[in-house]
Amino acid sequence: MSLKNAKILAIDDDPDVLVAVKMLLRPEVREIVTEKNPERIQSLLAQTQFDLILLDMNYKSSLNTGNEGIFWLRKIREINKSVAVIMITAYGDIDLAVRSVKEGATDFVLKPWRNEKLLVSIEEALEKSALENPISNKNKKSPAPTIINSLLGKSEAMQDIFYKIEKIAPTDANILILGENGTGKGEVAKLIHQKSMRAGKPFVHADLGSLTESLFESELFGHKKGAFTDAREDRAGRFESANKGTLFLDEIGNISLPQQAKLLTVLQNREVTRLGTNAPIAIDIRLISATNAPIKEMSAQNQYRKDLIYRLNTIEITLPPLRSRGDDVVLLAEYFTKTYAQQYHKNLGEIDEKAKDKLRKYAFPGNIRELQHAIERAVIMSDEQVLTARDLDLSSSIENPIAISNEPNTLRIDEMEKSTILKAIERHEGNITKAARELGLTRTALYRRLGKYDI
Ligand SMILES: Nc1ncnc2c1ncn2[C@@H]1O[C@H](COP(=O)(O)OP(=O)(O)OP(=O)(O)O)[C@@H](O)[C@H]1O
Repeated sequence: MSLKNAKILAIDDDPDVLVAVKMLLRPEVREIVTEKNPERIQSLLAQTQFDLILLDMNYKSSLNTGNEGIFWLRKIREINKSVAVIMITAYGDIDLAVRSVKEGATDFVLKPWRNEKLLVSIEEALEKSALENPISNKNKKSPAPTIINSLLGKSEAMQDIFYKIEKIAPTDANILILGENGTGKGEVAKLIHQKSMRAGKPFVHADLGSLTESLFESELFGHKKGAFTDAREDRAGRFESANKGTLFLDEIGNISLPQQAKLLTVLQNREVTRLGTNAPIAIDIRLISATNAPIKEMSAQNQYRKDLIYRLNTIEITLPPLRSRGDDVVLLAEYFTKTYAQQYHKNLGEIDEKAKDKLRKYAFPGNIRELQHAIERAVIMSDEQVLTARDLDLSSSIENPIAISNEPNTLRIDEMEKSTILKAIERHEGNITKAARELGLTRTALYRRLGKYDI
């Protein structure tokens, strides 16, 4: 696809940026459409077959973390898997930008950009997308598997999960997914949606862990222009955006008691009221929630509302940690090796036996996400055709005391966690803030663990 023939859509809530893009691209491309409201993406994509989308990562009325951009990227990918997407970020936040590429963006550019550089990025993205999608049938959903859409697992534990998913997906029941960090809760939520009767409708992800107290209501329930200082226009919340589809509430264990009460009211009444209005709007959503927090124990200590848990967990799925999934670790490692070898243009295809043993013996506290990053690093570092144990830098390098012990896993992990916490508190002479920082936990999370271990 040449630049001259390309139809391009630019989405940014800054009108100056849109004017600049329009002036730059109008003489260069077949069509340039600009839009400041990302909520219109769905209808714009339904009207026109765009070849490339320039998508801003930050929207002023929302969080300044770029999550919005990734949210809209996912939305675009749900509708059209092959259109090239270039993310635009003003914050030079490489991590987020890299994440967006992993989530399916073709490339990213930093604001302010140099015009020639932007044109080159657009041309390259169009070429790449033409190579990856030789049959230009962009309305047809591509069946090509990606990391995002494929859930792998041969272990008995995962076969049980797949069976459960097949059974529950077509029902409209609320689902609560439990499991440690990185076990695939988000992936399972997407799969349930894809296999449900709401598959053609929106799948809306809300990360409650990243919402501040003040943003919680406006993000979830929406607001009217002028409802608060930054509310510059009417805006639908995640509940409304998910109407007729699925709403995925991630990190549900991280919300305060007042927030739990607000959420419960919406779920009970099946209607939301945007901030600054008093007109309730009926909502029709399927709710999937996820957490790695022990919410039942929290409810026993009155930190979590039991009535909310009842609403959330009509059906519960608990994802097993990677260390109890047998040889899935090797299966996944092989899959990630091939995927990253392709991505980084390496001639790598296999993992040798010693490396496989190393993977089997390591506990993977960060589960699949940790494995994925370890393999990505190894692939980048390796110049050979086979991945060896030396290439694998497993972060904490504890050669899995769990896997080689006969004691139950949870007991050993609890002991290790308790002793790590005690040592950190001792080192900081009882200063919880400093200990929490060293442990990479929030103060609340550390207090929760102190309660759990009776410290
Ligand atoms: N069965 C699987 N097969 C292939 N990839 C997987 C599988 N499960 C998870 N992944 C990958 O592992 C990473 C972590 O998965 P995901 O984000 O769904 O975990 P999570 O449990 O929601 O994590 P967190 O609790 O931190 O939000 C993702 O990159 C995902 O694509």
